[in-house]
Order: sequence, then structure tokens, then C-alpha cells
Amino acid sequence: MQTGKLIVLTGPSGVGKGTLVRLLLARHPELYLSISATTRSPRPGEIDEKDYYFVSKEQFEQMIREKKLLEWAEYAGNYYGTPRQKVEEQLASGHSVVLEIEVVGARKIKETFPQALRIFILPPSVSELERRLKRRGKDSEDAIACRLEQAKEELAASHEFDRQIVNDDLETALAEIEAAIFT
Ligand SMILES: Nc1ncnc2c1ncn2[C@@H]1O[C@H](COP(=O)(O)OP(=O)(O)OP(=O)(O)O)[C@@H](O)[C@H]1O
Ligand SMILES: Nc1nc2c(ncn2[C@@H]2O[C@H](COP(=O)(O)O)[C@@H](O)[C@H]2O)c(=O)[nH]1
Repeated sequence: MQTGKLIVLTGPSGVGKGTLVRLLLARHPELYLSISATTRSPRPGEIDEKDYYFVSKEQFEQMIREKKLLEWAEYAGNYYGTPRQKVEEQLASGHSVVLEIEVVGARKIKETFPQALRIFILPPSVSELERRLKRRGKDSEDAIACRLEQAKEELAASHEFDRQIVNDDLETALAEIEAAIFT
């Protein structure tokens, strides 16, 4: 059986990766979305094992030592990583897998999966990114400032990825992602 495709969506926090991934999965339920592990505390409404595997720093560091993560990164003071086993199983059984991850982790994927399709999602502008982070209302003012600072570095790295898609109009961005994946 042919192995599935590994699809990575990356870009700054608040650009709309999660929104786009939810829409993509609703239209293409055959795609498998990897659930990440993180040491970040759950936000109100987030569910363990659905939104993330919420783990302690010790548990995360053990996962690193035991090579249970395909990639991991420290972002805004917390660890985030992709559990290896399910991704490898899904790919081996012919299913395409989607990772929604930040830029450092997306870079690392290139080393282990050079054939992965890595799509960078850009905001129409930094001021619109800030508006989205604020409107989302999930992070403190300090956390938003930290994410925006990080975003400037991340945006400068967009050319490293296979595709750059601007998430201005949601439907247009989604159609461009679909075209990149399925054609
Ligand atoms: N095209 C768009 N136009 C306007 N608002 C958008 C668009 N796409 C997403 N948003 C809004 O922007 C906010 C951030 O989106 P989302 O949470 O999907 O970002 P993200 O990139 O997944 O962030 P994080 O990396 O922190 O998880 C949400 O409130 C979402 O509804
Ligand atoms: N390198 C990885 N980055 C990940 C992973 N899962 C999520 N993320 C990214 O972290 C930031 C912050 O997420 P938030 O939920 O706190 O807003 C965001 O860019 C996510 O895409 C992962 O497994 N590895």
C-alpha cells in the first residue's frame, strides 16, 4: 500500500491555522489530524486528548528522551510536540496526516520527512494578526505581545517553506490549501 502524505501547516499564532484546519477536515474527513502534546495549561473549553495531550514538563521531557516525538519546540515558555507513533501508523496505512505546528518544529520536519508538504500561512498584515489575536480573546495582553514579537521572526522565515498562502479571505485561503494538497 502507498504511504500517506504528510502535510504541515505552519505560521504565526493567530493567523488562522486552526480555523483553516477545522474547515479542511470537515471537507476532507479522510485526513488525519495529529494531536500535539503540550505543557501549556488548557484554555477554558479545551479538552485533554482532543485539543492537546496536556502533560507536565517532566512528562514532556521523558517523551523527548524516549524519542516519542517526531518534532518538538519551546514556544512562548511552553513545550509543544508531535507524538510520533500515531503519525507513523497513519502514514504507513496510507492515510494523509496534517500537522498544525509552529515554525521551529516545521523546520525540523524537513529533516525527518523531506517529502512532506509544508505550507506557511501568512496574515494579510501584522496589524490584522494583532487584531485576530485580540479578538480571539484567549490569551493575556502579555502573551499576545510575546506571540506578536515571535510572529515577526516567523514571518521572516516564510520563504523556507514549500508554499506561502495568505489567509485574508478564509474561503480563498482554504481553496489554495486544497489545491496545494490535492493537485
Ligand atoms: N480569514 C480570516 N479572517 C478573519 N478572521 C480570521 C480568519 N481566519 C481566522 N480568523 C480568526 O482569527 C483568530 C485566530 O485564529 P486561529 O485560532 O485559527 O489561529 P491559529 O493560527 O490556529 O492560532 P494558534 O497558532 O495560536 O493556535 C480566530 O478568532 C479566528 O476566528
Ligand atoms: N512545534 C510544534 N508546535 C505546535 C505543536 N502543536 C501546536 N503548536 C503550535 O504552538 C503554537 C501555540 O499554540 P497555542 O495552542 O498555545 O496557541 C501555535 O503556533 C501552534 O500551531 C506541535 O506539536 N509542535
